[in-house]
Amino acid sequence: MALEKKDLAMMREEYGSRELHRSDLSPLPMAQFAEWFNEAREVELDEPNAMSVSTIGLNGFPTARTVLTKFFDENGLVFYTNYESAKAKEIEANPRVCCLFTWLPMERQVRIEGIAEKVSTAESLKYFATRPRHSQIGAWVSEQSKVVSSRSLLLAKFSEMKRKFSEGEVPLPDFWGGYRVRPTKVEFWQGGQGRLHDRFVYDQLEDQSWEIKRLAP
Ligand SMILES: Cc1cc2nc3c(=O)[nH]c(=O)nc-3n(C[C@H](O)[C@H](O)[C@H](O)COP(=O)(O)O)c2cc1C
Repeated sequence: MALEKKDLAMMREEYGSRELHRSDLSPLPMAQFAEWFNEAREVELDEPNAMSVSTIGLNGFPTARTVLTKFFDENGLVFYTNYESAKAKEIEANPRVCCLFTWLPMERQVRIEGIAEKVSTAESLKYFATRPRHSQIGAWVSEQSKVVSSRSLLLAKFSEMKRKFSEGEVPLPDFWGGYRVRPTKVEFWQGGQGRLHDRFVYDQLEDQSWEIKRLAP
C-alpha cells in the first residue's frame, strides 16, 4: 500500500535515548567500535554485523552493498566475498572503501573509511572451514555479479558441485576470500534530542595515532 506523500513526510523518530560524551570514548576507534558492537549484540539487534560497503564504481559512480563482517580487531574489519565480483574489481582499481553500520534501535551509526586489502589464503581458509557445507558449495556455484540466464541454471550447477564434492572437505575456491578494511577515519553517531546528535570522528595522523574531534550534527 502506497503511503501518502504527506504521511511519508511525517515519518520521524525522536532520538535521545542515549548520549555520547568525549569522556565515554576509547582512545582507539576499533576499541570504541568493539564496545558499541558488543552493546548491539547484548540488546539482540538483528545481524549487527551487517554493514554497507561502498566502493567507487569503475564508471566513477559510488556503489554500495551489504556484507557481513566476520571478524574485527584493532587492524580493521574482515568480510568475505567473491574475488571476481563487481566489488572486488572496484577494490582492485581503488582500494578506498567506506563501511557503514546502522543500528537504528540504538539510534547509532558508525562510518568507517579505510583501505581494503585481501586477507591471506590461510585466513580465508580458516573461515571457509567454519561455513556450513551448502554455503561452501554455494561459493563454487555463483559467478557473483555476472549475468545469469535463469535460476534453474544456478540450481543445476549447485547439484553438479554437490556431486563433485560429495566426499571429503569442500576446497576453498581460489576466487573466494576475505578483505580486511584498515580504518583511516571512523565516525560514531549517536542520535540526540531535537536533532542535536553527538558525532565524534577519529582521524588517523601520519604517525598512526588518532585525533578525536566532535562534529556538528
Ligand atoms: C544481509 C546481507 C548480507 C550479505 N552478506 C554478504 C557477504 O558477506 N558477502 C558477499 O559477498 N555478499 C553478501 N551479500 C550480498 C551483497 O549485498 C551483494 O549483493 C553481492 O556481494 C554482490 O555485490 P557486488 O555485485 O557489488 O560485488 C549480503 C546481502 C545482504 C542483504
